[in-house]
Amino acid sequence: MFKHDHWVKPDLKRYRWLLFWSLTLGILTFVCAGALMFTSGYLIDFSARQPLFAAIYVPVVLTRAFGIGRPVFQYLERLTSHNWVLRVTSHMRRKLYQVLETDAAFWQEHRRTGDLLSLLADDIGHIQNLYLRAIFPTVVAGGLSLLITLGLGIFDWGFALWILLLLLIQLILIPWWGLLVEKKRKQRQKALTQQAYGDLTDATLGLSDWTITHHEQAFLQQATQAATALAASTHTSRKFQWWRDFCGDLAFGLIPAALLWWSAARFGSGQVTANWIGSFALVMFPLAMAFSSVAQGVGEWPTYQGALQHLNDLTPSERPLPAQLAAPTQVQALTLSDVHFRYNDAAPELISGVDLRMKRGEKIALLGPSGMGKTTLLQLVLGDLTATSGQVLLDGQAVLQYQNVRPQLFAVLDQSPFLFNTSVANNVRLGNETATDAEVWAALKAVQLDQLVASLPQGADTPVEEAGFAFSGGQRQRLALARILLQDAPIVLLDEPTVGLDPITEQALVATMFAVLKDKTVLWVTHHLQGVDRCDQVLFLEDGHLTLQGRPQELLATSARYRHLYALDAGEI
Ligand SMILES: Nc1ncnc2c1ncn2[C@@H]1O[C@H](COP(=O)(O)OP(=O)(O)OP(=O)(O)O)[C@@H](O)[C@H]1O
Repeated sequence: MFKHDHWVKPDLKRYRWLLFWSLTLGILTFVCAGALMFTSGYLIDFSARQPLFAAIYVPVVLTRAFGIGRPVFQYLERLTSHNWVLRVTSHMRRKLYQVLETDAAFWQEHRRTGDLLSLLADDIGHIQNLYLRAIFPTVVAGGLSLLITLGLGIFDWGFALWILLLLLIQLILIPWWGLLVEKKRKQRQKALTQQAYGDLTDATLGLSDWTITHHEQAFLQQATQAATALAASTHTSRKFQWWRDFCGDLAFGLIPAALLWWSAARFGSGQVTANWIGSFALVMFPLAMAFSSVAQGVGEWPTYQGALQHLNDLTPSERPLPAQLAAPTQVQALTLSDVHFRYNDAAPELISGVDLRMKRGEKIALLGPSGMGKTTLLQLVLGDLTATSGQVLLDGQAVLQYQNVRPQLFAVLDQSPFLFNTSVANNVRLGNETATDAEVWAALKAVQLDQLVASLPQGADTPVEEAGFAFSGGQRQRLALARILLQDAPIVLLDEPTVGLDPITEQALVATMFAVLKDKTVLWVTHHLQGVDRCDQVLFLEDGHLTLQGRPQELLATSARYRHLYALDAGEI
């Protein structure tokens, strides 16, 4: 399980001293609990003989000392172990976010959203339990078994080994039996949980489509199928666990009974030594908890194993990136040089030798039939995808060398910008977290949202969702545009930002976009010819090639095809 692991082992090593102290304190807690019962048992028996006060002074002090020691050690143990576990899991979560964030495009393509959600929400939680519920109790119970055997060995080695045998039943046999019975079921539960995450996320993302097509029942059925099977399987597991724990407790009950029998036989004959009988009979009771939690923790092993496997399967894309450069202060030209691209070896070539040079501040509209690869071309420009051959260059340097500083070079506005459930100002400030209020308002004014935002109940501090204030499609795009203004990247990629807007809103948004982005280099993927006359160049991407390329006015004058498409788009024919 841990052979190829690169998630748990490094953290075990990194925080080994915290782990050592939490285990030591855990053992000390139970030692104090056992010793408290031992001295109490002795004290009760001893006091029954009405000894002199001075004689009972030592056991009284010891009882007090162990009575105080137990909660103190327990408190320190909780503090240390939780500190340790929270450090480990927070480090893991950070690592997971970094793995996902650095190659977001790769993960979006290769994993279902629900699958990633289950990693974030579930698997790291399981690893946390692997530490707290399996490793921790097993080591503590193992340490206690050793101490109990050594302690009893002082009196009688033969009997100590018998007790060790009974302890091993609780420590090894019962958990192993539980694991044997539960292994397949737990693996199925893990798979079902993952499936439930995936199904529910898929179903929820397509919720409006289910509703529009009146398939609510099918939605419920698809979304709850895995969850129902999971609930049934969990119920069966619970029943089994009850029986397993019952058998474990019965086996453990044999230990105090054996101790009572043994101490009575050994010490019962003398008036003085009889005091030890109560001590040995009571000592095991508080230790029962340390042993019973082992079976529960180990029983979840297949779940932990699944979670660890799931995390370890998460290897970043094998896409080799060249050495990374710092962002240039200015970008004079974006160049595509004989760019070819296919998604995989079996897929046909989608882009077949595209050459393009965009000068600083130039505006280019990219058009073409659906599915011809316009969005793909934008991803190649961004460096999300690597050209099969040819190069995308920023002032002669490959764009792949700027992946670490991408937000300083590129801003993207697509069809559906996301508004987070926070204030309007915070949503805009995503473009630049250090922007002042004045800069946020200036950006809102530039995109003509200032009056609308000022009229909201709390102005720019109004929560986007909670105030029940829903932005229209055009307003969402304007908010995202304000973000881009704060981001202040030299190159802006627009991927059909006006899709779904009515013609008047569309024209108004296009006018605002070109007004506020006048100093930027803009590559605009659009499905409309309306508004492209604001651009310096219009390109048509068809069958992997740029089939039309030129200034809009020139094309209107020289290309019959362009005139035909223009008339079609304007609804004139
Ligand atoms: N990750 C992928 N793996 C394989 N094929 C893909 C992938 N992404 C897109 N494609 C395919 O590549 C082709 C081009 O897709 P792309 O989205 O770039 O086209 P587009 O011109 O932007 O289309 P539209 O105008 O409809 O948005 C499509 O046939 C699409 O199915």
